[in-house]
Amino acid sequence: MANDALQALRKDINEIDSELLILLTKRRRISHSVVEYKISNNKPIRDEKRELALLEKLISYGKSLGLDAYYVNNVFQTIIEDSVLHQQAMLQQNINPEIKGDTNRVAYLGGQGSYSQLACHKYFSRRSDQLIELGCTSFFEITNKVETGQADFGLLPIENTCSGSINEVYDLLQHAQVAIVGELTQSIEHCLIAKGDTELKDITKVFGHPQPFTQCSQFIQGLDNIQLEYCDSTSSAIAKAIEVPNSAAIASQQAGIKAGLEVVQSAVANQVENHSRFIVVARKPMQTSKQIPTKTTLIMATSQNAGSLADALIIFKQHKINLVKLESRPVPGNPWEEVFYVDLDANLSQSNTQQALEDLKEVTEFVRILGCYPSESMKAVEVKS
Ligand SMILES: O=C(O)C(=O)C[C@]1(C(=O)O)C=C[C@@H](O)C=C1
Repeated sequence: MANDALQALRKDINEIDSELLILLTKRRRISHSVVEYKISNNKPIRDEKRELALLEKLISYGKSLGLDAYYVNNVFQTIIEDSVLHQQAMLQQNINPEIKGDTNRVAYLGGQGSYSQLACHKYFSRRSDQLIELGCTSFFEITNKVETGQADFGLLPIENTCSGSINEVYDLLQHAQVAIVGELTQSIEHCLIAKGDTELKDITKVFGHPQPFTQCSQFIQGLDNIQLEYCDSTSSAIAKAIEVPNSAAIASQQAGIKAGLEVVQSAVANQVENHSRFIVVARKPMQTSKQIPTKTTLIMATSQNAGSLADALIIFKQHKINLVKLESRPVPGNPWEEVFYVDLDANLSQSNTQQALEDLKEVTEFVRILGCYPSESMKAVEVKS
């Protein structure tokens, strides 16, 4: 095929892609109008029956056009998820009018190209306010900026599907005067990136944040004679890889390309499916509508007596509350004492949650609510093919 013909076909593809984007924007606008109806009529945001009917219809129509069911399902699950998360954000802004300013100052780890920046853009793109980014060099700086009012929100990674819980963040939450007001998951695709034409055999040094190093431990162990250097964020690892000859960084492809670097090796994480869950914190707690799935996170300490943790946990069962995560961390200065972090599928405005918390106080040494916030775990509706 002549080059001209290829260019002409690519022009056609570009035009179709632009049309798709315009249609997606139109669809999102309609979804925004739907939420206004749901707010006025007190309807739940998610309507799984409608989603199922829509997906079945689209899959069947797609089949008639020669499109694979799996492909159509994936594309539309993503579109519907975006629609639901936008609607949730609008609903939250509606019931918490105090957070509806002109700007959102958001503190996160790193700068240009950090995974936290990607997560920040993803989460705050659902809000109409202008985003002001405050890149930080530590998790402590993030909570401190929120506590002192220099930032409206802070974004903290709390767990990763490869490396587990991020203890430093859990420990910070023990004392930070912040409330959890949101969560989001961000897929993480680690690559080894370096300046153009660098080959793996030329690399003598790899820069990275400790978390990505843990998540890519198997790849790193397979590298001979390479020195690892820890950085306070992925964006500083990228800056180092630009500055130091024969070096590379562990970062996302997106971040590497933005910084003018190239991918030496992609998919270097221990597991192909690698996701991080982030929490969004603010100075004051927010209300979460009953129209959306909600999580409540609390911290508690039980006595050192046999069965005291079991006594606390049974309360959630008695009140029919699903416990989604339990994490324990040592209490600084009190060897062998632990505090427990509990994530519940629960809304603080529901009477069974309030009663459970009252009962919990009776059997624990202390309980503190860290936040009640919209849950982002959107279970996709199951379409039978
Ligand atoms: O139809 C609705 O109720 C919508 O809010 C729209 C929509 C969608 O984007 O298609 C979004 C959320 C619901 O779970 C179902 C469908």
